Amino acid sequence: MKMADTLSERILGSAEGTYVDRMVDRAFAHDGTGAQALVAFENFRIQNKSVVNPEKLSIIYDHISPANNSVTADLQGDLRKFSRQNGMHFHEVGCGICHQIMSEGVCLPGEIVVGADSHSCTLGALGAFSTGVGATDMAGIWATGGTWFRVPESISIVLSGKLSGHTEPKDVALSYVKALGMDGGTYKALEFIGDGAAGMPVEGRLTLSNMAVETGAKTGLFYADALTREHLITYGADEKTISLQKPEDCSYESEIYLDLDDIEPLLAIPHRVDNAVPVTEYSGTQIDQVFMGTCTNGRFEDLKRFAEIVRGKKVAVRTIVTPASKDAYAKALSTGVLSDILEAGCVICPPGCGPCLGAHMGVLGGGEVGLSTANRNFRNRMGVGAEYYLCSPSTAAVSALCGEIRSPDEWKGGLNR
Ligand SMILES: CC(C)[C@H](C(=O)O)[C@@H](O)C(=O)O
Ligand code: SF4
Repeated sequence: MKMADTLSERILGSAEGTYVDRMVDRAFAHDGTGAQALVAFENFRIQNKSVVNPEKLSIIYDHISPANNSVTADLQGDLRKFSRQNGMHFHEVGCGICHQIMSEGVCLPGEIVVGADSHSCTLGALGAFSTGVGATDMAGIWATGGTWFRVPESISIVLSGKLSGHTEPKDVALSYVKALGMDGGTYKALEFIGDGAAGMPVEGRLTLSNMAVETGAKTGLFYADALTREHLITYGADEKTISLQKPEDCSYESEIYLDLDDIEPLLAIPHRVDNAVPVTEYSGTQIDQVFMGTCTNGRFEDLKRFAEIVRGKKVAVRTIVTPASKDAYAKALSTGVLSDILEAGCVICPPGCGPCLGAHMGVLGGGEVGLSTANRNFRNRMGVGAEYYLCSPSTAAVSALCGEIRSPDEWKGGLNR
């Protein structure tokens, strides 16, 4: 019996392994790659090409936002002018991280989405085929409205069971990255299926899809369902435009099975994302800084979980908290989550990438040790000579209070120290 097509095959409309040219439904770039794409686009301008379908294009200022020096400010000024002159959607400094903005009612199930950033796989959580390209390819999309794809083979990540205790979607993400390894998904699509995937809230799905690229994968897809619809409608998406995908049995190149009940809080130790170990193995490791935020874990629900742990207490180490978007910031403000975080002694930064890329606002010094809710702990990324451990918001919160790495499983409103 012929198995059903994978989600990637259905959305791209061709069999795995084939090459296709497709117009894109959405494309976005940020202040970093957008500025580079603008340089590349000059070549198309010389050929008298103008921007095609600007209503499908977005420029989002998140990476070095607000600008840190006059070189950055000049580059951002040029791109700001270009995007406005050409009628693209422009998201100013303070709006938040591109992937989060696109997940807030913009990107829809079944769409072909391309971002000039490797974590564009995040939008797979909404049932879109969403992947990252380089700046030159983005310039090509501006000039033609489309691009080429090789339809990827798919690996299924079959999730069963339910998250309990202090285990969070981030711990599941670190588990599957460990299982696949940092190149185990190269040029594949991941499909998250099974009861555990269907039962996972959209915020958690976004965390899982976000880390697909850490295995080398092109995207990480969930089937859109009633939860997806609810999420999109909350953000004001037009109900009529939301198409839901029906789950079917597909034939996958390989399968990974994870029981959510068996996963415990994890830590990716320096300097690889697939170096995941139980947090308890590193309990007591001294840290100099905690960073809570990013496109992996800077959403309102993440901030809320963090705040629930630090509320009424004081952090023992400098702690930088950066909401992923203006919407997440506003919700955290109106619900008291931000004041709990502020009163606990944390620094709250404007929505955006913050120190994730090591560009500004929280870069570590040589020999310093950081704990972060981000998706990458590559050597020198967040500070030359620094070490970074990756974890969930709850692990970050408990560790911030202790000034050392501690598992939330050791936390019962206080730690036996
Ligand atoms: C700066 C940008 C090109 C980069 C990416 O594509 O991922 C960044 O967002 C990152 O997380 O390393
Ligand atoms: S938050 Fe970090 S990982 Fe996400 S897009 Fe920004 S720099 Fe990249």
